[in-house]
Formats: sequence, C-alpha cells, structure tokens
Amino acid sequence: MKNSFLGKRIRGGGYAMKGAWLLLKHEPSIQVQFVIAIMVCIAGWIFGISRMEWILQFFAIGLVMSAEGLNTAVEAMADFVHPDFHSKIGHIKDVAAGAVFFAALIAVIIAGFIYYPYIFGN
Ligand SMILES: Nc1ncnc2c1ncn2[C@@H]1O[C@H](COP(=O)(O)OP(=O)(O)OP(=O)(O)O)[C@@H](O)[C@H]1O
Repeated sequence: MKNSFLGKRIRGGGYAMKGAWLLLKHEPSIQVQFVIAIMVCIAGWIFGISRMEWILQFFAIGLVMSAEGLNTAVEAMADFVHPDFHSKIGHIKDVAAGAVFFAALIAVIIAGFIYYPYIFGN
C-alpha cells in the first residue's frame, strides 16, 4: 500500500495539507487573505447571495490564495537559491507578485459584480 499508486497519492495529499497549514500558520499575506475570505463569506451569508455567486466567490478566494501560496514558494526558493541581492532575483519576485496582483484584481472585480446590486440596487 505504502508505495502503491494510491498510497503515493494519499501521501501527496498529506504533504499538500501540511503545506496549506504552514502557509496559514507562518505567512502574514496568506493570513490576511484568509481573514478577508472569512469576511466575504460572512457578507455572502448576510446578503443571501445566490448559489452561482457563492461558486464565483469561492473561485475568487481559491484563485487569490493559490496565487499567493505559489508566490510565497517562489520567494522562498529565490531566497534559498540566491540569498544575496541580485537584479534577477528582484525580477523573479516582482513577476511572481504580479501574478498575485492579477488574481486579486479579478477577485475585486468579481466581488464588485456580486455585491454592487445588493448594496446599491440594480
Ligand atoms: N534578493 C533580492 N534581490 C533583488 N531584489 C530583491 C531581493 N529580494 C527582494 N527584492 C525586491 O523586493 C521586493 C520584495 O521582496 P520580498 O517580497 O522578498 O520582500 P519582503 O517584502 O521583505 O517579503 P516578505 O515580507 O514577504 O518576506 C521584490 O519584489 C523585489 O523587487
């Protein structure tokens, strides 16, 4: 079982959950986004958003937290591979942060589409 196809997949899932827990425990940017995710879920519950709006909201939350998690991994990798200041490292980190910016921008646009009608009417 241990080295079977299924055993490896289950172990991989365990490592992934450990990684998610490490992100939540140690990374301030992920912690902030997690709190924002809880707040928008409370907003969704208060405004009684539709099933499709919940799906879009969870998609946006997943998109931002995934991008931020990968950005954190890229930053850690860059610091490990080259701890000193280097313009290439700066470029790599800026590009990884840019990916988070795209995800966050899309999330804000989705939030606007969902909540604008509930707050300001159609
Ligand atoms: N080793 C480096 N060489 C060149 N530029 C760097 C380097 N480290 C960081 N930078 C620049 O600083 C920006 C911020 O980097 P980074 O996110 O690692 O710093 P930080 O804000 O201290 O990170 P965190 O608080 O998430 O640990 C990068 O996007 C990059 O422009």
